[in-house]
Amino acid sequence: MTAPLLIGTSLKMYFGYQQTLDWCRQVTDIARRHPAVTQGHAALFIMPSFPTLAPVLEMVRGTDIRIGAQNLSDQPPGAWTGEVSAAMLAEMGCRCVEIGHAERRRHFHEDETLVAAKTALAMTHGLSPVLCVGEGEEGDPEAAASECIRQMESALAETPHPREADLIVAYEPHWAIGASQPASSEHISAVCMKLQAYLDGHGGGCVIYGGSAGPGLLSRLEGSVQGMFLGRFVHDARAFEQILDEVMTLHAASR
Ligand SMILES: O=C(CO)COP(=O)(O)O
Repeated sequence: MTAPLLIGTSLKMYFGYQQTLDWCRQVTDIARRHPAVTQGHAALFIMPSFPTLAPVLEMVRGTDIRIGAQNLSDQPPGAWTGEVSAAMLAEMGCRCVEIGHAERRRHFHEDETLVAAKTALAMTHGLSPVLCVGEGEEGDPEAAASECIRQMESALAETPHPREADLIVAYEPHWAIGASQPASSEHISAVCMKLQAYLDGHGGGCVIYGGSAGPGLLSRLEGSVQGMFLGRFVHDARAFEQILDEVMTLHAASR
């Protein structure tokens, strides 16, 4: 059987506490009954805000939905006020963690040294990094792929081999995040296929696309990505279900 498509979402800081629980409940209910998930064609991950991690972990118990944090400290437990350690995330049952998102690079000045330290620490705690890479300005896919490969190499520079957790690379062109529409399908496919080829030759991992992604995009990408990293366009959980419907259609077409 081919590997499941990875369908994940970060809720960023959009929702309140109860709203997050309600949304996660809806998506969990969808996952429990949707054939794309129950038949193993889609694997899901959800990254809600820190205070909701514990109740959401409890909520998804008995499913294979991976829960992850949107950030982690690059330091071991200790005197780091306001930070959250990889050790605590792993202890709670988180299985993945977002690292290097464009918003953290831009607004919180996270540089490549920090991204590499966080990536290594996540891995050593068995947390799959959802490592976000992407070019700043819209341009040609060749240049975008080179820049993303450079960012991946830098991010993985501190990570011991073999890796202790699966690597998920989210290709998110900065200019396509928070936009009215995603990058063009041609651009996404060209870049993601290059990044996937790179990972296949460098310890493995899978490449998913994020940046104004929503229903319909996965079908247009014709198998050139391993999944999607979703944002605003699944705030209505029915959109999440539509994407799982697409996974089923793609699976049926590939048989
Ligand atoms: O950054 C993203 C996912 O983390 C994408 O967000 P949007 O889909 O809302 O642009």
